[in-house]
Amino acid sequence: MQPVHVWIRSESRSTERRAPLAPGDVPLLLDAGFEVTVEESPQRIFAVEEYAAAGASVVGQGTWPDAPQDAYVLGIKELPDEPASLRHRHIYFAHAFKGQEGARRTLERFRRGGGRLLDIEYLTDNDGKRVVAFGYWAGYVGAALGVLHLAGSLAAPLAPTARHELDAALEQAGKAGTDQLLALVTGAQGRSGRGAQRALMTAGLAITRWDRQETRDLHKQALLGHDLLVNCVVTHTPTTPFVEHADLDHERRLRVLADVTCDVTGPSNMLPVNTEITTWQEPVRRLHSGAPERGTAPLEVVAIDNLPSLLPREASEGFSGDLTPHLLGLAEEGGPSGPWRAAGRAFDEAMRRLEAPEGSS
Ligand SMILES: NC(=O)c1ccc[n+]([C@@H]2O[C@H](COP(=O)([O-])OP(=O)(O)OC[C@H]3O[C@@H](n4cnc5c(N)ncnc54)[C@H](O)[C@@H]3O)[C@@H](O)[C@H]2O)c1
Repeated sequence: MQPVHVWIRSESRSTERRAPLAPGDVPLLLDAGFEVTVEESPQRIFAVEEYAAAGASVVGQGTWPDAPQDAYVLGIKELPDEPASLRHRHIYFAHAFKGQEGARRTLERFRRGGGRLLDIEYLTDNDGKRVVAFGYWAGYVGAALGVLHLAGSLAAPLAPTARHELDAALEQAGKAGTDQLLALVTGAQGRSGRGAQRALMTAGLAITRWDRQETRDLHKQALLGHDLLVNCVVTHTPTTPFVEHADLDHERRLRVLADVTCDVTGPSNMLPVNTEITTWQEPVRRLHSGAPERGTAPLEVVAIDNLPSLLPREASEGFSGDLTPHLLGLAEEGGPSGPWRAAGRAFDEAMRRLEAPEGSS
């Protein structure tokens, strides 16, 4: 059997420093008989020399269109606009299966070239749960930004940093008084909920942890009695939102919403007081000016939708650690393992929808 060939492409988005596979995990693939190729990339958080030292072959930036036909081309974010036809199997987050902007164009490129898209978001286990995600560090950074803003020490524009630097800033914020504040993490048992708690603990805030059970009968007054809400909930069923417009004029301590979920326009937005993301340039937006005479604080939101990119090394290492066992599953006897088959089915369904005549289901 031909060895499985994984080709790590460079990222086309200039601010994207993350990598889907860290150099430390390359030997695991090589030991299993894989071939690993990595493109040069000046922006990647890991130097290409680290991959070479781990045994990967190095090739020029953006050369994946010429990769051998059987290579799996692995990346994180979108492909560049060219070539117009995609003939390889691509593994990345394409955001192309739910009718998003540009989705049709992406899928048509695959149709033209006969390639396949194995979208990482659709790598799922038998229960339909995602097996690889950037959640933990998203929660960590999202909560950290909320704390730093409360401490008055959040500098904009935001820029990628390292964990030890963020930890030092959080400890400093704690010493400056945020350790007296109350934080609530919703979705506390999930990946990002756990990361959020880690950041809050570093700054010394008191943490209330809510997951499904604790929000079944939503205790609004208790929720509004926290200074910071870090929202890490994933839900697809209509649920009572956590903060609605009617809550804004209520007596409340709540001052900052750190919305890790960033489901700002979705039907399950748990924070409908906000309908827009914020950016690295302007990470904080004011939602309500407050009324001190009525004990109502101003309310602000941080809703950055690419949080893990702010901690590229840790996010890449964590992600790579989760992805590598599944990459090994590409070589399973009898064909790729279950999550890859699930991702393949999602692609096939998206292609069928693309080809279906307008108006048919
Ligand atoms: N902002 C970013 O940069 C970024 C990056 C990565 C992920 N995300 C997003 O963060 C979100 C969380 O991802 P995750 O990996 O932590 O998901 P997860 O599935 O690991 O965790 C979600 C948690 O929400 C809980 N939950 C569901 N409904 C609830 C309810 N009504 N009340 C309380 N808890 C409830 C679940 O039980 C689970 O513990 C996702 O929407 C994901 O897309 C954002």
